[in-house]
This record gives sequence, structure tokens and C-alpha cells, in this order.
Amino acid sequence: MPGGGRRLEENSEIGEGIREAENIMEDDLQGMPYLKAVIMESLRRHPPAYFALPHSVTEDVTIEKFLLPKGAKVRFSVADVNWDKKNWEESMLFRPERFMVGTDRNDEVDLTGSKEIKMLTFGAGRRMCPGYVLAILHLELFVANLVEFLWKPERGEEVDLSEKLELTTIMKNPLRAQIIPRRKK
Ligand code: HEM
Repeated sequence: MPGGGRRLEENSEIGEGIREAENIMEDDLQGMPYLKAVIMESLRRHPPAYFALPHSVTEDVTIEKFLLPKGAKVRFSVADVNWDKKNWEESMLFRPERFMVGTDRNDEVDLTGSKEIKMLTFGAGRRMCPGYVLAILHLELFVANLVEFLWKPERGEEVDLSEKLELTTIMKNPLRAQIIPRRKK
């Protein structure tokens, strides 16, 4: 593994099978564009919050044909922007390749919304989520280190990606998985 991966101790509690494995560290992520694409596509297709925080205007404003009266609360549907067929081909399909540089016109999506708004997972503009870089970094590290294990649904069960809206979006039918250390050959 390139970069500063940390070798697990021989007597690691995680298991015999991955004794030789390394933890993936922040430096290693530079060489993992597909991992980043998987995280971005997950955040697009399954935004953790379907709505941004409510916003309001300090005076009456007309945007195209809509009048926003002073003080009225406006909520933006993150999911509808993320799934808009005008911006994303076959928008409901999970296709990480959309975010691979040089392979698709969406490879460099502007998450901040200063050039365009195609993906609203973290809001946009001045009040967008200030934690978005940290969030993406943690998701990348988290998923990269989970791949070290083989994940399989419980016998006879299938992975069901249906969603349920609570404070954030959760799985309607939570995943029950067997987690198996991958053995080195
Ligand atoms: C996947 C993880 C995350 C998602 C999807 C997310 C999403 C959002 C969204 C949609 C907003 C509202 C933006 C708007 O109304 O325009 C927001 C606001 C905010 N988020 Fe996050 N967020 C995440 C992680 C984080 C983290 C890790 C932090 C802090 C370390 C954070 C701190 C904040 C704060 C302080 C605000 C309020 C910003 C303001 O009103 O000015 N978020 N986030």
C-alpha cells in the first residue's frame, strides 16, 4: 500500500486473517480515485438529509415568477436537485463512474454551488455545510478501511437500499451483514 499505511500488530485483535494488512491512512487516499467516486455517488444518490436547513430573505424578493416574502421560510429539496434528470443521465442509477475524472461531464462537480448547482448534498453558497471536506475525508477513510473485510448479507437476506426519512435518512430495512476478514494468499 502506498503512503503512510500503518501495519497492524501481529497480535491484532481484529483477526488472524488480516495480520499482514495495513490501515489505510489519509495520504493513501490520493491514489484511490474510484473510492472518491463511490463516496460522491453515494452522497448524490443517497443524500443523508433530503432537505437543507430552512433559509429566509430579509426583504421581499422575486426570483423568476416566484415572490419570496420577507421572513418566509424556504426549504430546498436536496434530493430533487441530486436526482434531476436534466443534470444526471439515468439519475436514479448508482454509477460512481460519473465522478471519475475525464470519463464523464460530471467528473468535477462544483459542490459549493458557486459555478453551478447540480448536487446539493451539503447545501450551497454562503451557508453551505462548513464540515463538507471533513465529512468526505472521513467517509473515504471509513469505507476504505471497511473494504479490508468481506461484507455479505445474512444468509437468505438481500441488501435492500430502500430509505426511511428520519432526522437524517436511514435504511428502511437495516443491513444485517456477516463481516469476514479477507485472507492473504
Ligand atoms: C455527510 C455528512 C454531512 C452532510 C450530508 C451535511 C449536510 C449539511 C447540510 C445540507 C447543511 C445545510 C446547508 C444549507 O442549509 O444550505 C449543513 C449545515 C451545517 N453543517 Fe453539515 N453535513 C455533514 C457533515 C458535517 C460535519 C462533519 C460538520 C462539522 C464538523 C458539519 C457542520 C455543519 C454546520 C455547522 C452547518 C450549519 C452551517 C450554517 O448554517 O451556516 N456538517 N450540513
